Amino acid sequence: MWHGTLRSDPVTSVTVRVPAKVNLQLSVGPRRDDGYHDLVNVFHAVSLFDEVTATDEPATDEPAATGTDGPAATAGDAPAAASGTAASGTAAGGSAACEVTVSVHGDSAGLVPLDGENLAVKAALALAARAGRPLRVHLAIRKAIPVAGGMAGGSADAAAALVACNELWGLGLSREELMDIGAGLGSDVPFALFGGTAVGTGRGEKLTSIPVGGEFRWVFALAEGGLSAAKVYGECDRLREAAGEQVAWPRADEALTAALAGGDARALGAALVNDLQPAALMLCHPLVRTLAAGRENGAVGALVSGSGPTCAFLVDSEAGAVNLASALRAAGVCRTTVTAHGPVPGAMIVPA
Ligand SMILES: C[C@](O)(CO)[C@H](O)COP(=O)(O)OP(=O)(O)OC[C@H]1O[C@@H](n2ccc(N)nc2=O)[C@H](O)[C@@H]1O
Ligand SMILES: Nc1ncnc2c1ncn2[C@@H]1O[C@H](COP(=O)(O)OP(=O)(O)OP(=O)(O)O)[C@@H](O)[C@H]1O
Repeated sequence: MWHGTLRSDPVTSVTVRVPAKVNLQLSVGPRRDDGYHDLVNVFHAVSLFDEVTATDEPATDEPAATGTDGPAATAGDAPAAASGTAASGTAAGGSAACEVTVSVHGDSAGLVPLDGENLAVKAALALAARAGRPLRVHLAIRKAIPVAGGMAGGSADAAAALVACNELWGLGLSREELMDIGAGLGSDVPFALFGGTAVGTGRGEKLTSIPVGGEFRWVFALAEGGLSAAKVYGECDRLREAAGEQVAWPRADEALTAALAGGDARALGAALVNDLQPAALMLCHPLVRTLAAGRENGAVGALVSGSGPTCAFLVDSEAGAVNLASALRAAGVCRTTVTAHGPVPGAMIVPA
């Protein structure tokens, strides 16, 4: 149901900052009839951000100018670079058409689709369909979250686009309503709106907040290429089948919940678990060395982030983060490193 809002000064541009995620526990149950897997998925939002700016401007037929913008706001140390172009996606939303254009900026902009396959474009179109009236928007995405890195970058952009367009178009939908729309776009989208630390059940879209008694510091080792979540889940099924494994129903890990509540990095490091990790390592062997280098250089916890190939290392001090990041780069086991902390809130409007 659309709830309209009255406004005297029309908004012409809204910027939303949205975090990446790491999965602290990713327990994967049996494959369901719809192809998805039931999960116990403990999401943790970290301070590595994309930004999406939604602007009420006419779509042009010409590609947008290639930009020289700096990187999106990030706590990380990835080098800056930029590129961008635009394409339009148009879809019928009920009886009303919506026009969406998109440009992407950042050092991995070239890896992001610029058509109706872009998850932020899909999100804007889904929201316009809900509003049921003709709407238009240009989405400018500043990417810092690695593409196809297992940190839910596309989902983050979809969540940011939902929040930004909801505000730009004055739709007045609640966060819960946006999360419902987001769940139709991808399993990770609702969490990018929810933020903090939360357990996701079902395919990861049913969220419950988890209390956290402190801040955790992370070093992420970004890889050269990407991995497809669908392929990694498929490989996980294949490995389990080959091993004749009886797949158990996933359960919440009490040691992990206690470590989070106590803000205890060492206990959390010992409890980190990712059932997709063997599959990600099978599809991307060099990650074995990356994880080993992290463990040898002071990480109190190490795992593949979600479907990978980003590796996540938990550290217990700021100095530990700096040392580990430089050791990983010196060892040549990653493309670059990013340091971040968590938990942080989900997609938020940046005040004008
Ligand atoms: C690996 C994670 O990132 C962990 O948070 C997510 O489970 C993946 O979330 P996502 O990329 O948003 O995934 P979706 O776009 O919903 O689904 C992509 C594909 O991943 C697989 N998939 C995803 C979620 C899930 N619970 N079971 C699955 O098997 C399915 O093959 C699906 O076709
Ligand atoms: N806005 C977007 N940003 C990045 N990738 C996008 C976007 N929209 C669509 N994609 C496509 O989605 C694919 C997966 O990208 P994404 O960065 O979301 O992966 P991921 O972080 O591994 O996802 P997850 O952790 O949710 O499984 C990319 O290869 C790209 O083709």
